[in-house]
Amino acid sequence: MTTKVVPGMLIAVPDGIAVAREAASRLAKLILDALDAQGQASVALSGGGTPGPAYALLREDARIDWSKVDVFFVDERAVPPDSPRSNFRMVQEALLDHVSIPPDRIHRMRGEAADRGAAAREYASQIRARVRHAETGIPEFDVAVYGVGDDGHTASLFPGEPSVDVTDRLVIDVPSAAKREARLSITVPLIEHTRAALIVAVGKGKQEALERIWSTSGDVHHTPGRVLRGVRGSITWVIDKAAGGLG
Ligand SMILES: O=C1O[C@H](COP(=O)(O)O)[C@@H](O)[C@H](O)[C@H]1O
Repeated sequence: MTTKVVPGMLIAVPDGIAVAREAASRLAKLILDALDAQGQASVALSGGGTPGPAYALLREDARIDWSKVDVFFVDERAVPPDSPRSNFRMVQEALLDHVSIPPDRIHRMRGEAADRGAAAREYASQIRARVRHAETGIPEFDVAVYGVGDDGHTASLFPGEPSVDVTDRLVIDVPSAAKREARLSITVPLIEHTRAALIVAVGKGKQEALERIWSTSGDVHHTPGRVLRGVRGSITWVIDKAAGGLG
């Protein structure tokens, strides 16, 4: 029998619309808390389909002074920024185009770069330069939104791939595989150094992956989302009932 322990706080709401509302309101509070405490905030955002509606609601929150927020990305596909598959484009259309954020506060991953290794190194340098470092010497995002793929991936750390073992770099080039394009992704040390992680999941397709992540035993190579268990700061899961297997 597998034992399940959800690390952090679990909020299960009826459906995707409620997830968007709950995630937007919690994200706003986490950003406002960081702004209150430090006068600025670093925020790393995931792409995919799930968090877009929450980002679109977040833009309506007039309390956030975006001129003091640095926005980073958790991962990016090897596509130009105007591609419909670009995580940057999704975040831009849902949020960044609608708030007053200076361009130099938006830190896009250059997924389209011919030399993705160089793009990964440049991105790591940007993070090192702009994000406060923890006592370990590793930068620590104030807030990060993570997603979970149906296959158990998070960021662009995919099952059966060695990217989950990388500890000597903050950002890596993830080579293409059978069913997907190459990516750039932050790595486990950076994920673990998150002060407040908000994890969103919607739909029955996520149920099995969440079960594997929440199980007290399991392998990060099979289920890379298990690395989220190692987040040093707070963890909040905002999911719908279908993802949680609750109806
Ligand atoms: O490919 C990706 O997938 C994950 C999960 O996305 P979802 O739409 O299934 O929730 C996402 O977190 C990541 O940023 C994205 O590149």
